[in-house]
Amino acid sequence: MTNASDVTAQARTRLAGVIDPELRRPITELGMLGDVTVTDTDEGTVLRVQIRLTVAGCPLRGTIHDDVAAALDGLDGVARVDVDLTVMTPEQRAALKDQLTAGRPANPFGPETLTRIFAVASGKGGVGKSTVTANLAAGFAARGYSVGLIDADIHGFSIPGLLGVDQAPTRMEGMILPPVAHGIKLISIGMFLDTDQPVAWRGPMLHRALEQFVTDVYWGDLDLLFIDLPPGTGDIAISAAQLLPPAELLVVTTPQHAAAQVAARAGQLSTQTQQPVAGVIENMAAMTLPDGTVLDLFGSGGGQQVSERLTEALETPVSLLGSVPLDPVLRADGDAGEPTMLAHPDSPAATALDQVVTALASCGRGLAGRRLPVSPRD
Ligand SMILES: Nc1ncnc2c1ncn2[C@@H]1O[C@H](COP(=O)(O)OP(=O)(O)OP(=O)(O)O)[C@@H](O)[C@H]1O
Repeated sequence: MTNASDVTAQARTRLAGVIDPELRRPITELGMLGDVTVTDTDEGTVLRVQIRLTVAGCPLRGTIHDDVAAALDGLDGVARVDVDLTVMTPEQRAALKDQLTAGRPANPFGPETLTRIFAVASGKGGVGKSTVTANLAAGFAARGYSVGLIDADIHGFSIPGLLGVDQAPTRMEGMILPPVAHGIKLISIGMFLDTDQPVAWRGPMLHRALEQFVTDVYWGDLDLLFIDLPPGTGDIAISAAQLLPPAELLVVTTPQHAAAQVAARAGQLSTQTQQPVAGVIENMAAMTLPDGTVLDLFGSGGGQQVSERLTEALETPVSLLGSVPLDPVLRADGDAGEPTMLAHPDSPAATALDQVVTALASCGRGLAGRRLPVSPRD
């Protein structure tokens, strides 16, 4: 006969290693583990484990079921494991919400935050800002950082597609649980819109939406948060600066001189918002064809030009963090919902993006554009 308390103890130990895919914490810490029973039957010992889902329509119920079953597979003396998915009671849900929000400020990304925040800006659309953002986030996540991403590009929300997410966020007790893809917690304005309708939101609505992403989304403890801003210097960029005061700007440009001038203007937004500029990323730079020919579709030098103009305007060094070549692999992976950093890490684009990740990881928070809190002595 199997010792029931031994089996139960072993099962609990193993279940402590099962991480909830949305909350990114062990299910045993979240009150998701219900009854664990061991019964001797004709076919042998049956272990029955009750798992309480946060909400009935939990989109990840299949994943949770499979993770629990895999964790309990091969337990000594157990002939069969039954995973019984139930739903938390309103009281259990309220207790979980309290546990998750206890001691956290309403805005977890205020001045005191330990999260490093990058707001990714570009002068104009189509320069690859979202592709770069998704890949940088994936690159950091692959290095073990805890990463969040807010897609605030209202008119061109492309991040869910780039990361292969079509799942809606789960709502629990007024909290929004963001889907997780490639290790990135992701929320997009596109997840809350009817995508067939053109978006005609005005500034205050956009501000409110972004505010909700900051305050109502359960982000947990993030090392890094990326925000994909709409192109240009519009309302959202100002709102992002207000809601996420420690954010640093990353400016994406193509090598084209005309694009660089516009990108430099977007970077100078930092003087208005007092955000530092972490650096410039040039995208769609020259690519080398298999026969050795160099194709510089968008010219060259734009990234360097933006870096110099911002260095001059902000009176502090703003470096060119990297130059990402035109690369059909980057485009194809984006269309397939796979960050190239993960799918083709040796491709020319991924190699350049990895250098940007290294540069950002190794430099501390920048001060360019930030007014220092000093007052003249008497
Ligand atoms: N280095 C690159 N090589 C090849 N294709 C690229 C590269 N960077 C981006 N692309 C492609 O260019 C297109 C535009 O990219 P993306 O949507 O990231 O731009 P964006 O600046 O975010 O645009 P918007 O702000 O208008 O949404 C996409 O099809 C993307 O796959």
